[in-house]
Amino acid sequence: MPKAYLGLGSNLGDRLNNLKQALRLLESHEGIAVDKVSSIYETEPVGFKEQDWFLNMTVCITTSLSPWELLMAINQIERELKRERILRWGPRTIDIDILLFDDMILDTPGLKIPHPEMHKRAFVLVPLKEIAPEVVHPILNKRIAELLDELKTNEEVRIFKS
Ligand SMILES: Nc1ncnc2c1ncn2[C@@H]1O[C@H](COP(=O)(O)OP(=O)(O)OP(=O)(O)O)[C@@H](O)[C@H]1O
Ligand SMILES: Nc1nc2c(c(=O)[nH]1)N=C(CO)CN2
Repeated sequence: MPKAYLGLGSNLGDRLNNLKQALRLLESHEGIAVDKVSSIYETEPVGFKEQDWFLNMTVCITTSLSPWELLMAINQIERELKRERILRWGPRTIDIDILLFDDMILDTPGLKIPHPEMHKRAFVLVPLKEIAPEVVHPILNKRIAELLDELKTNEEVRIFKS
């Protein structure tokens, strides 16, 4: 069955609880099994800076859903957690991105896989390296561990102690 990696982030409300709820909803969704979960990291906002710090994590799932069905499932979970989308790159109760889906490459207006920003973001690569250091980015042909080594940002990413 296909394996996919998801990135989860929250910087509004009870951030830890938002991540836990999202995990619970993913686990209980038909056609999705959560296999690996990274640690939770507290991360400096990237993009729009004037917002609270995020909690971020990544998960590995196996799924019988297609990438589009998975996106619909994720959108449904985001709605359920009442994500408020006010600003692009702005605060959100929960954001779930599809980072990788096997070694699939998709470039459609509604869905891009691998996620086009993933390799530029320490808040994605640090938790992803924890669960998938040897997984290869299908466009850049580099391992996640290598992408993180080559990343030149000074975004702060720290382990979150709850
Ligand atoms: N790999 C992907 N994972 C999740 N959504 C995606 C992906 N590729 C495209 N999208 C589309 O992006 C739309 C907008 O996403 P969203 O508002 O979460 O962007 P963002 O989180 O503000 O920014 P970013 O995508 O850079 O993290 C989603 O509704 C979805 O249709
Ligand atoms: N630290 C951090 N910064 C962000 C995040 C995020 O999840 N974590 N998500 C964004 C839009 O998807 C924009 N900026």
